[in-house]
This record gives sequence, structure tokens and C-alpha cells, in this order.
Amino acid sequence: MTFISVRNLSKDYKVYKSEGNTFLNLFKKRDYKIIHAVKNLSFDVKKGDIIGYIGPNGAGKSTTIKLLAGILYPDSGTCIVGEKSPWVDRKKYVRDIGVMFGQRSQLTWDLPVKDSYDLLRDIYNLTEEDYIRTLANLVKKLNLEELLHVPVRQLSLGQKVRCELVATFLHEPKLVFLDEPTIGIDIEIKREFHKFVKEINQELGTTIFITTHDLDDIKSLCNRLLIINKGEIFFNGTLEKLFTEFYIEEKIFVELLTGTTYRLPENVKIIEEEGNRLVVSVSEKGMTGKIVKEIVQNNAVVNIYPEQNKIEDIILNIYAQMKK
Ligand SMILES: Nc1ncnc2c1ncn2[C@@H]1O[C@H](COP(=O)(O)OP(=O)(O)OP(=O)(O)O)[C@@H](O)[C@H]1O
Repeated sequence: MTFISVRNLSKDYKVYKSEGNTFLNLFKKRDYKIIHAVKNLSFDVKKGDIIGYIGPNGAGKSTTIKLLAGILYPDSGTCIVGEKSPWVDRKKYVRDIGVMFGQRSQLTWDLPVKDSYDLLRDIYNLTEEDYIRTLANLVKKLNLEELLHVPVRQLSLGQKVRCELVATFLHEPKLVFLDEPTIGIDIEIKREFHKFVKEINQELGTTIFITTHDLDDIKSLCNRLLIINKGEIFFNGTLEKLFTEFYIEEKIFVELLTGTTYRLPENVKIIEEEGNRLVVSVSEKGMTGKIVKEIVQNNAVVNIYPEQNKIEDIILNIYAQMKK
């Protein structure tokens, strides 16, 4: 079932060129340039999807999130989430969404964590019963009972991220935007974050839209990937589709018994050869296992290991293509 439907969404920024004296600039007609941050964007998201939204710096990810969250107005295009438009039904829409920006906080710096949650309870107009239930559930999941009465300024980054998650999910939103949520946190907290997001997604069917430069987030969480470049969708599909469409030749590292000659299958290419060690490449997706077997059968192999495609390499390759 389609939950988010985005059609031909565009957003430009007008950036004025700065010219020397800022006071005199007030009286002059200044030159400006238009930045097409988001161009004619169209995509659908199903209910309960965890969408990874990635792209190089400046591709338009944050602008898209701000548009979809109703924080920015588009220049043209439409977006329907459930049955609401983020801009037209702004007040009701806010109740349906949660937004967590890795660089910004929903918690009040000088107050104990729990005070910020109480404030959010009032903002979202939660009943005391719902508030107590969801808060207890989230606090248990993230194991942060002992942090509730600590002032936010005393929290470590990892503790703060866990507390931000509670703030984001407290009103049980149907859709959550996570913008660079794991920036700067260690691997242990990151794992805890992934586990939490997966659990909530499964328990409540929350749709999650996540922008990140951390591919661990994508691998651990996302069932779909949108890649954006210069404000336009470059790829839209599953990770499986990404691996098929952007397959990079896989390598097989082979060590042969010293002094033996080799016999290789026809469909491999030798890319390195040094003494009894070879590196060969496989150009056809899905053939690596079969080729390893053939090499072992026909040669005096001491050691052999294939190097399968990694998402990091595929994404790097895509970003390099984008620059051309
Ligand atoms: N408020 C703004 N005023 C002018 N230009 C902006 C503004 N916000 C973003 N831009 C420009 O719009 C383009 C898209 O920016 P955006 O922040 O959406 O990209 P991003 O993909 O989130 O980048 P990053 O990964 O670096 O955070 C960039 O060229 C950026 O410089």
C-alpha cells in the first residue's frame, strides 16, 4: 500500500552573491544565483518501509526531508503522506510524523531529560495513559531509566542519541525521518540504534525515512534505497537490484602450489600475477562460486578466496560516475 507519494517535487534556493560592504549592499540591486536543490522528484514509499536516502554532499537529501516534513514549502509538485499534504494539513500532519536531525536536538539543554518528554506530551496532546505506556516501553527498549533525571548537558553523545530517539517516537508517529542519526556515535550504540529502529518498525509498522552517509545504517536497516544526485533520483529499488545493476567485477585470490602451472576457466581475466599467486576477475554476476570450484578442481590450489561486492565499493563507484 502506497503511504508516501511524491510527484514532481522541486525546490530552488536563491543565493545572493556577497559584494564587499554589507551595509551598502542593502541599497544595491544584488546579483544572485539559483540553486536547484531538488528537481522534479517523484517516488512512492510503502507503509512500513525503511527507506535509505543517500547521495553525495549537497545532493538534496536534507532539502527533501525538510519538504516531506512540512518544514519547507516546495516551488512545485505534490506530496501526499497517508491522506495528508505536509503543507496543506500542517497542524494535523505534525502529529503523524517524528523528525530526528543528527545535528539538532529536541531536548532542552539545561533540563533533566524527562522534563523535555513532559513538554512533548503537552505539545502532542497525549493522554497521561498513552504517555506513561509509550515512555515506559521506549525507556525499557533503550535501557535509559537512569538517564531520565540527568540534565541533557551532562549526557554523552551516545546517551543523547538514545534520549533523542525516545523524543522522536514518543507520540507513536506513523512516519519518522531520521537525518544523519548515527553521526559520531560508536559501534555499540549504533548497533543498539539499529535494533531499536527494527523493533519499532516491526511492532508498530512505522515507516522510516533515513538519510545517512553511514552505509552500516543502510545494510542493517533498509529494505529500499533511493539515491539522489544533483536534486534528481538516480536509483530507486532494493539492495538486491542495486547489486545487480551496479555489479563490479569480483576478484578471486588464488595461491597455487609452488612450481605448478595453472589452467583457468575461459571467462576469467588475470589482473595480477606474482610467483605462485594470482588475482583473477569475474565479470559475470553470480558466477564467482562456480569459478572458484572449477579453479580448485583443475589446479594445485593451496589457498583461494573470493572477494564479493561490497555496498561501500558499489556506492563509491556510483558517486565516481556521478562526478563525470
Ligand atoms: N538554506 C539554503 N540556502 C541556499 N542554498 C541551500 C540551502 N540549503 C541547502 N542549500 C543548497 O542546496 C543544495 C542541496 O543541499 P542539501 O542540504 O539538501 O543537500 P544534502 O544532500 O543534504 O547534503 P549533505 O549530505 O552535505 O548534508 C546544496 O547545493 C546546498 O548548498
